[in-house]
Amino acid sequence: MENTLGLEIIEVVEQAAIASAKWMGKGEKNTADQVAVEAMRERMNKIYMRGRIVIGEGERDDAPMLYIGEEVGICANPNAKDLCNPDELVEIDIAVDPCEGTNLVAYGQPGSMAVLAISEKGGLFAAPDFYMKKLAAPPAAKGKVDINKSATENLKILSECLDRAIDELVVVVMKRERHNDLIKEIRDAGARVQLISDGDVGAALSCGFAGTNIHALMGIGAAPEGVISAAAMRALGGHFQGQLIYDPAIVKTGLIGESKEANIERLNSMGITDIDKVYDAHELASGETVLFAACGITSGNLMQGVRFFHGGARTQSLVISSQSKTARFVDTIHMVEQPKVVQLH
Ligand SMILES: O=C(COP(=O)(O)O)[C@@H](O)[C@H](O)[C@H](O)[C@H](O)COP(=O)(O)O
Ligand SMILES: [Mn+2]
Ligand SMILES: [Mn+2]
Repeated sequence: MENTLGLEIIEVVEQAAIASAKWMGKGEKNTADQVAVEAMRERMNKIYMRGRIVIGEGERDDAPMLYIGEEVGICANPNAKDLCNPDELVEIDIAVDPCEGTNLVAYGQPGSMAVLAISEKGGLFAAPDFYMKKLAAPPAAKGKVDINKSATENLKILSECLDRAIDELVVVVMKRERHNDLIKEIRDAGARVQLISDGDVGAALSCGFAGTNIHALMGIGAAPEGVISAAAMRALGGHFQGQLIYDPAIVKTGLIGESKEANIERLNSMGITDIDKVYDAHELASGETVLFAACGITSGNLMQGVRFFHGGARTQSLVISSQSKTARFVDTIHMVEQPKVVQLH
């Protein structure tokens, strides 16, 4: 699956990031999101593949593009047999977040990125538009930390696995009211907390690489982003666990339906009966081959954001493959018009 697809998907996330970055700092999150969706879809539809979106835009709001179930790629066309070779006709599943951190883009804050994950058909958990409790940690702590344990216990385990004192650990937590107790517990245990307003995919990803000074992600974010994070950590060998959250009283936002009972019914109707199951990265991204790609929109821990110059732009992307066991950082200069100069820095 990987061969040329690995290269093509770099351009998919690059195009989404460039489109969105044009709206950086303009205070218009919906536009920053919409242009990323359009650019991602347009580039995706030029690839010789037969893709199906399993995680996409707005499960509930009838999104017109990159909606769940949409077929993408040249080989999804009815006459695909005349256009594509047998390899390209194999169905693949795709999870996308063309603009992860729309607020971050709109307000010119760090850490936004265009992201996607790809696997064989059935290889990515089709997470409902619910919340997810998440625990991400570096490869050295894989299978040792546990979302069922308290933050205090996990920090002790992390400290042993990473050979660091607890006060040398940094945990990323989303700044939300629901996390007040968690934040207090982490601080009381002696670790330091990095609060983020948005963008927990980037935070999970940062745990996978030593040198980012991020050692764990704890707390509750969105479930679709959880699957994308799991795909990255699966391909990278880091730790990721997720548990669906269906009780509105826990998240305190009311974004997941009126009542716990109605949410349970909705989960059951989607075939999810073990509603409290803890999923690990291999269950959320279970395919034999998992590919993850991201391109910075605004600069973050791992990638610089899009930098425009007259006639072009420069991007930094990351592609992680479970097949070739590579995490490839790609630095690209895009010559959109005939630039007067090809800007290096
Ligand atoms: O920050 C996020 C927003 O994603 P997007 O809408 O694509 O810009 C995600 O990283 C979070 O995982 C998640 O969507 C968020 O925690 C759920 O929203 P909230 O109710 O504000 O916590
Ligand atoms: Mn997102
Ligand atoms: Mn998004």
